[in-house]
Amino acid sequence: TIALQHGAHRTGNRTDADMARWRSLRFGQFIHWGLYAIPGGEWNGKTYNGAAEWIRSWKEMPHEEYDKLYRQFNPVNFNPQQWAAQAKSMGAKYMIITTKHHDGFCLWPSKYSKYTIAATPWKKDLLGPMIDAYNKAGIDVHLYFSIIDWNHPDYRASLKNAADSAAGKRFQLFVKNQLAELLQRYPTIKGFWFDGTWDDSWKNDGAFSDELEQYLQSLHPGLVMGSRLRADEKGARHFDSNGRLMGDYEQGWERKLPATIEDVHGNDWEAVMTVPENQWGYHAKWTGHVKTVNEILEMLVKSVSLNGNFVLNFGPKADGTFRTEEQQLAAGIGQWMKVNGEAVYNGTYAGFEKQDWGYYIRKAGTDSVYMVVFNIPVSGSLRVKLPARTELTGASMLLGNTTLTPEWIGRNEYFLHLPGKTTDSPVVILLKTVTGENKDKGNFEKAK
Ligand SMILES: Cc1ccc([C@@H]2N[C@@H](C)[C@@H](O)[C@H]2O)cc1
Repeated sequence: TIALQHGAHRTGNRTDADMARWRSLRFGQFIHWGLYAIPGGEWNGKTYNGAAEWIRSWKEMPHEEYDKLYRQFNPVNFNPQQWAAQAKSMGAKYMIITTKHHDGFCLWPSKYSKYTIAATPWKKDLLGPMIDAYNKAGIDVHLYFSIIDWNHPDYRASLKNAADSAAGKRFQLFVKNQLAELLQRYPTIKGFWFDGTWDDSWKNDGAFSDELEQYLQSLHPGLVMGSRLRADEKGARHFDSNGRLMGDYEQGWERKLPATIEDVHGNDWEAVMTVPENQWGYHAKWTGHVKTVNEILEMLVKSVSLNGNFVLNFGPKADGTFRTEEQQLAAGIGQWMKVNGEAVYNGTYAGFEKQDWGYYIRKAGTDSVYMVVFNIPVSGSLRVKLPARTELTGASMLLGNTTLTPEWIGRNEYFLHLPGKTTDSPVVILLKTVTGENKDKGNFEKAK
């Protein structure tokens, strides 16, 4: 291994209570909200086909036009209690809010910038009421913070000369001050979700990102921060030059999921997902595929089955309301979570061989293993293959608490016969298993 000062400082996952809490929540809501919701992907009668929150970079949108939008930001229909109630009914246990996206506009009245909510007709802090409402609803809040800041005069993508280096130093102090300010103003938040850390100016100063992470932990012990903040002193990101994960969880799964348990290398990880193919901020015209409730449920369940968290993104309109599609998704997901959420919360990789009908999820540290069935075979029979020395002693469908009698087919294999072959939402079955010596000798003897 290479001697590194600013690489990973820990091998293996964090084992403290704050990280265990993050891990147990499993299902989060991302919210991308800011000035980009005003144009909503359209400008002067033309439609921007990129991600709506990047419209300032569109050649058809003059920077000075975008930089005047704050004068009309006035979310008169913003109702944080309603936002939190929607997230709660959806079954989200944490929320990540964009405090400042790449455009540099701050949703809170930062004392380190003029480009904030204080300069808008709305004037008032948006983050405080949001964090209070979500916390009151029993939902943790994490703060998204973009290092890239297109508005700040000292932001440099790369440092080419002494003047750039001086600006870069001023900018690093600005970042440090804003983050400390956010922790001071919002002490109940549980973590930062960093973005915009790919430019050379950041990548080439691994020492700063390492010191920043340690500084934030010193201000707020237990803070959960993903792998995207850091670079090591050789410019390696997410994984240091020895291949070890930096930060508290792998944060690279954006609009994609790992395929197998091997893909996550035993690390904690989180996937963040858009409803349309690639829109985070509000876009008036969604094009391409819009995900359905069942597609999102499968991504959530697959993530948990592979020991990860899944975060679904919402992009509120400029007035503070949510579009119909997102309201309907939240309701549909919530309906399923009300009956089956126990298979998601505290869910972990079961250690069973993946079967075609869907996913196994083990309730952390227990013998309770859930089957979440997305593909019912035409036979209606689900093959349940257990690890060696494990016996299936019972099974019940969560919906209606229907008992299923396992049919033992030799060794460690059983069939479960579903009462019907059709369903319009995933079926969850709770397995009761016993392993090792405390099991019924009878079956085991037969299984030899
Ligand atoms: C190439 C690229 C840069 C930044 C992003 C940002 N990360 C997401 C979480 C959104 O904030 C998006 O704007 C996405 C793709």
